[in-house]
Amino acid sequence: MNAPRPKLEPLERHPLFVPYDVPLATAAEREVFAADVRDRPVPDVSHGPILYLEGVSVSFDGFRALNELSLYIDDGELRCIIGPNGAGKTTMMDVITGKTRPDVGQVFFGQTTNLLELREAEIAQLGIGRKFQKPTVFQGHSVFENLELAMKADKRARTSLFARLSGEQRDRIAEVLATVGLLGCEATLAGTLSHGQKQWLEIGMLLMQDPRLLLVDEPVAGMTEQETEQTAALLTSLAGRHSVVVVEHDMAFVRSIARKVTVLHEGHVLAEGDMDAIQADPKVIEVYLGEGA
Ligand SMILES: Nc1ncnc2c1ncn2[C@@H]1O[C@H](COP(=O)(O)OP(=O)(O)OP(=O)(O)O)[C@@H](O)[C@H]1O
Repeated sequence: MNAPRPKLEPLERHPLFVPYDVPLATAAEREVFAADVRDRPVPDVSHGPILYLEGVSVSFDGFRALNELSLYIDDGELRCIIGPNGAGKTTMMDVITGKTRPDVGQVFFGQTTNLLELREAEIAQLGIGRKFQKPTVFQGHSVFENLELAMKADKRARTSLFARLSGEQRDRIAEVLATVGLLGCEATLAGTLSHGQKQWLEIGMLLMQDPRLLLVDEPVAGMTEQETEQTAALLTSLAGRHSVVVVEHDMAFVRSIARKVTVLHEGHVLAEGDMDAIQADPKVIEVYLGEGA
């Protein structure tokens, strides 16, 4: 308990960090976080989908990583995206989050927000969160502090780590701890968590910003069987309040969580449907499942 604390990692190195552009932390501003999440523009989902990709193509040196890709994710849906190596899954996530710009096509969040007009940070602030495969928690901070940092990495919060938390912010952290199964681990240094717990903590860090859409890249790679089952339960529980897009190679895991699966191949949708239909589809068997996945 009294062991010396490891040196703190610079906040600026964390992918969630958005540099503050104003001096920080007046008492009144401590309440800003919750208000900002509430006041964020709400995507128009009156037609069902929260995410529209239409005719999206991306070329790298003449090679088409995405080839007229069209994909629709319904509000509150949990969708799994599978596909062989090089199918374009990562490029698709990069296009949604603004990291890669398509040559042609349209990408809308709800019916009216054109993501191609926005920068990466602006897209994140709309409530689109991305979890990369490798966990990127602050190893030298406690679980609680990681969640606190994630809340405050939102530049609209305009507070520093050591500004006092409001009751509402503490409640939010407790709620997220319960959701990701880390209640009781608040004081544990993130660096000492198991691989699975680190992944859950990072999902919790995304949840601190209450995303409408969560993009999750290979969440169960390297997890034990029990951790995989807990992750399936976690992601399933998030659907509804959040829309969740999971890219995953582990077929048993996909079967355990997916209602609808999209198979990407050579930059476009090869097949879409429930897992039984996908696994029986001869095109899918030929290009993907036939490879022994
Ligand atoms: N920056 C880049 N420059 C050149 N080629 C790229 C670049 N990014 C991706 N590619 C190529 O585009 C294709 C699609 O890659 P992408 O990473 O999107 O596929 P993926 O489905 O995520 O594959 P994996 O399952 O292996 O992660 C691949 O052939 C890849 O080599």
